[in-house]
Amino acid sequence: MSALVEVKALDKAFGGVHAVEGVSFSVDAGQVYSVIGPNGAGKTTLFNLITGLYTPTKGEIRLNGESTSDLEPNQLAERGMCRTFQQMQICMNMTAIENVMLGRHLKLKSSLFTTLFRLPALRRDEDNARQRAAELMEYVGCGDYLDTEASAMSYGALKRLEIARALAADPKIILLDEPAAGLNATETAALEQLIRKIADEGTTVMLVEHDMKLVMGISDRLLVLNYGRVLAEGTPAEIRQNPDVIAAYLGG
Ligand SMILES: Nc1ncnc2c1ncn2[C@@H]1O[C@H](COP(=O)(O)OP(=O)(O)OP(=O)(O)O)[C@@H](O)[C@H]1O
Repeated sequence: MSALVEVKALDKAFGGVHAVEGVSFSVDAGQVYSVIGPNGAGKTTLFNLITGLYTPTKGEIRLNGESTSDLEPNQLAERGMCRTFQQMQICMNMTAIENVMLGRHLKLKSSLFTTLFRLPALRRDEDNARQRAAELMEYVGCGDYLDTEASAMSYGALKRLEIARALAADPKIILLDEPAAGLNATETAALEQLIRKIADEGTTVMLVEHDMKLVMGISDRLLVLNYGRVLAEGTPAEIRQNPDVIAAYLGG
């Protein structure tokens, strides 16, 4: 069986800066796969490459065996890859549930014609999307906020809302960029449970995260980046004992 995501000899340079250099790894379906490394190691650049925001300078990315180099982020989302951002992408002047429904728009089959004439097919799609969005909000623990304007929600609730929005397109894989940043210990524990639940139900999860306790507890495998290159790859137990990782993190 081939991997869900396969990255081969990936390079991304910005002028003279090699943000990602010669990176290869693969993620199997059902895994929680984390990318860690110091600030500036290339983690977010790697996510931006995988999700189609950046074009690689060199190398290859495959999703389910298909090369993604010519695909835009929305085409990747159609193929089952969704993400959240370090800087949340929530529309603050919309309600919580409207934000989640936005994440579902890829799945809505209504044509411009049905939209213009408000035909029953559109109403049905909208009703289904709202129903599904409400279920997802319940699932991530935001069930009390359906019609709350996003601007009135706490930071922790907004982070979960963003996950619900990414899940709304029924992804096979969801990429979370620093989901625990800014969360307190209780919120982080709830996030850990949520990620576990998502993975246990069959959605593959990729994480960029600085919270080592969270990452070590939850990941099946980890990729450690340093100055854009792979420093180590393996299970949490392997990574903890890796002398290169220890040296990089403890400063020699
Ligand atoms: N759009 C860009 N233009 C120029 N340089 C960039 C760009 N994006 C990233 N870089 C550089 O590439 C390197 C890797 O950055 P990146 O943001 O991917 O690291 P990171 O591991 O995600 O860091 P952090 O943990 O701080 O988010 C850094 O040296 C950064 O300055």
